[in-house]
Amino acid sequence: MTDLLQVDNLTKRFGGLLASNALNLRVAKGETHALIGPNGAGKSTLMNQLSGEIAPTEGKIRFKAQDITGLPVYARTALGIARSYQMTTIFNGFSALENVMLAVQAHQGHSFHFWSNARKESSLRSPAADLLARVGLQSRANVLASNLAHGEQRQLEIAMALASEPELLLLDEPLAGMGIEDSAQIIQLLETLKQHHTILLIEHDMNAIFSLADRVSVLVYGTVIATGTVDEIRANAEVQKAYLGAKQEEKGFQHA
Ligand SMILES: Nc1ncnc2c1ncn2[C@@H]1O[C@H](COP(=O)(O)OP(=O)(O)OP(=O)(O)O)[C@@H](O)[C@H]1O
Repeated sequence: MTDLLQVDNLTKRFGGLLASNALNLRVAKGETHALIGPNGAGKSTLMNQLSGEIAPTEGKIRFKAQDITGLPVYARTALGIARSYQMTTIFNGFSALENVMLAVQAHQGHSFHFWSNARKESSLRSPAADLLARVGLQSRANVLASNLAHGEQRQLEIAMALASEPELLLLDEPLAGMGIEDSAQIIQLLETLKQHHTILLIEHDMNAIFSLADRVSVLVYGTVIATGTVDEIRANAEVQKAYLGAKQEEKGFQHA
């Protein structure tokens, strides 16, 4: 399988702290790759460097064999990388459809003006409606974003990330703060998305990882200590020692 994303020797220092420490990672085209690791292991810092929000201290990031280490966020988006955030990025005072229309507009290369003429609006409405349908929110198009349920807001964020037609989706804890029902709905959505996108996913919910991930990388102290299938990771003694350890039962690693 071809590697879509190659990360070599990635190092990020925050003062004396090495949040990424000579980190190596490969994400193959078409796979869903989960990143797990204890709190503070450096998962979000890695995502921030992949999306271009923060610059590494050292190392190289390549996407489709192109060195993107020095590129800003918008240039990476144009190449096919999109991120859905752990923190909400939606406009609460706009409807679900209008939020996605803004995302489509941003992708179409217009600056972030709010629309002013009807013709342009109709050219945004139809792709935005399609994107809402792709995440299962078609019946909620005209609901104000602030009135959407928590799970629906995450669906909306994913629709907005899809507006740039990404090849690689970076998802930072898409199930954070969700109840069982909402989680199940998002897992189902991700099952569909993984058929068309390569996904790099930070997630603490092990059940989601079991059902979604083709491969898992374990991050500890800013370094990937193991990469493999779910079964390989479960059987890895170093992973058990460094991360899973006493939490195994609780996290469901033995029963899945
Ligand atoms: N902007 C920053 N300035 C200084 N230190 C930072 C900054 N961002 C992150 N860190 C530190 O870097 C380390 C890695 O943090 P990061 O948020 O990447 O971990 P994480 O694996 O995503 O954790 P969690 O699972 O809790 O979200 C932590 O010790 C954190 O305090």
